Amino acid sequence: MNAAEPLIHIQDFHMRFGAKQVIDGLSFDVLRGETFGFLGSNGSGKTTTIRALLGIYRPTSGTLRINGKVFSDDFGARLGYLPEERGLYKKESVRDVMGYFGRLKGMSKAAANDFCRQFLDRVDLADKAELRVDKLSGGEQQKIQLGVTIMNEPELLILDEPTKGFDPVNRRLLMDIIEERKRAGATVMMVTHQMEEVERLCDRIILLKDGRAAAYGTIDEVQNQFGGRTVRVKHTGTIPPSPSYQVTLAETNYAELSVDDGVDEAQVLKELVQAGVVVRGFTAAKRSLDDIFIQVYGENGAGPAAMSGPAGQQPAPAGRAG
Ligand SMILES: Nc1ncnc2c1ncn2[C@@H]1O[C@H](COP(=O)(O)OP(=O)(O)OP(=O)(O)O)[C@@H](O)[C@H]1O
Repeated sequence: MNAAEPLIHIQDFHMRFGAKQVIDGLSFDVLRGETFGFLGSNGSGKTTTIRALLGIYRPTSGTLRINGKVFSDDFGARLGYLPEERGLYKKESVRDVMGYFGRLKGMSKAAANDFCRQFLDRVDLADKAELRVDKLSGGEQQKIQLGVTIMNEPELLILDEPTKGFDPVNRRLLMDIIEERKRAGATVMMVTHQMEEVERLCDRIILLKDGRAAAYGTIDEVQNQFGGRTVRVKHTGTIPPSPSYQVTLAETNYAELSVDDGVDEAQVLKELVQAGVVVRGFTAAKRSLDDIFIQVYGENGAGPAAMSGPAGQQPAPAGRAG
């Protein structure tokens, strides 16, 4: 297999359940060594796509390949899959469960034990190694499941909402662990609804809408595609409505405004000051992914250039790949 070939290749994928067309001509690639964000609103078909890619669902039509082939067991040991539905053997101890999966993934007993010790230490569960899995909290069980997913250092990680249900401290810890795998050369395809994770980890993204790509490319490319900028304002006083901007986030003393391409940020600042707002901080940046997500999926949402078909739009590999 040519190393320049994408590790995952999906072309003109359709999936129907009865009369319901969930995926309608979806095409995208995941390149070797990149972290790819698979994004979309609830029910847009992300898990369905992953299941079809891994042979759990049979696609209605289309091409779905990993490393140039339909997924089969011979790639199994090189894949770490964290499914949306979590599940471990709950009546066994944490150490036994991790040891069992380690052997299943072809690790020696010593290597699995070493990993287990180091990982539990890292995720602050060292004192729970002998506990039955069902005595752990939901978040703690999820940590173990992520550990099991990465324990044999697979070259491809497919993670379906890996940080779902975690508090901010543990979410950051899990992102650190995923980022380490990425730095070690793993290809990561992850589903997440957390845009801060996407901005931190992902080289390229796809936004799935109506069964196809509403946006696809590097984060910069997607931001450029949607245009506009976000202005972040630290302030005292009330931000008034204005045709120059839309308030997309309003908290006490902090707001984010979405500014159209034709409007100058200095004009926005002037308007705020004239309206009596005390501005203590003012920064302009490209439109946030949160904002883009809301535009695509919000009421009447539609991207500026919703991609009409599978062809063409295959951006060059992202420069930020780690
Ligand atoms: N086996 C199935 N039979 C019938 N419909 C299904 C089946 N699997 C998924 N669907 C439907 O396909 C649609 C997409 O579901 P899917 O779980 O792929 O969405 P998702 O993007 O992963 O959503 P979420 O972000 O909420 O996890 C949903 O409407 C779901 O009801």
